[in-house]
Amino acid sequence: MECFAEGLGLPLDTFTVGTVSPPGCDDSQDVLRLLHYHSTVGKRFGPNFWRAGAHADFDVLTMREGGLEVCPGRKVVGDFGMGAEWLPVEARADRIVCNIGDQLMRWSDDRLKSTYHRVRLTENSGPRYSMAFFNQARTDVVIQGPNKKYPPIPNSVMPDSAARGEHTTSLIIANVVGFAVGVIKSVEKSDAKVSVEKTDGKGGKTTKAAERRDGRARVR
Ligand SMILES: O=C(O)CCC(=O)C(=O)O
Ligand SMILES: [Fe+2]
Repeated sequence: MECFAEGLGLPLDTFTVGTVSPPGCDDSQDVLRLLHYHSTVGKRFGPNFWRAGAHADFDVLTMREGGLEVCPGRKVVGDFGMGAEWLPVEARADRIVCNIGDQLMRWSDDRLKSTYHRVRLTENSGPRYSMAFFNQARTDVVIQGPNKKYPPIPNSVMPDSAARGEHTTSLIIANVVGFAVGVIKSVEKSDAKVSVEKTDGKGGKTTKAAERRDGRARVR
């Protein structure tokens, strides 16, 4: 956390003081989540089922052991990573994967981008176990970047502040509405391709198969 602060030109303890409660102080919002995804053996799913759909975490930094896919460098609001390049991050016992969350993105005036990630649903695979530690801002910490790009977000100090509402709304848009728009766009794109029909040169339609963007042929 100190490296992030140093890189941003902030006091070194900005994120450590901002996220780690001192002894005896009960204002931590950190979460350790133990996840169990059920086995998919013998079950059938459609193409758009995910163990965890594309999203960015709400926190400052998430640490987990891998086994997911990341889409680095995307902005939170936008095309929502649909059709973008996803990179697998393998689970390895000797590595911890750190994902930047939306709070750190805001705290850095958007210089550090929160990481889109998702977990594939692989058919006929056993259960998946994952352990993620979500490092979050303490309840009374004010989140504002060094260049004051956005108004400060107080946590419990002013829970109804407009900035907090605006930030939450933008996250909901990015994670829910943005996702829905992304799905619609992707369906539109694939439908546009699929509806291309070849003719036999005599006015008749012969082929109703079209190449989809993912390379698989679909025949109607
Ligand atoms: O299962 C995982 O490792 C990812 C879960 C996740 O992204 C989340 O809980 O925010
Ligand atoms: Fe996540």
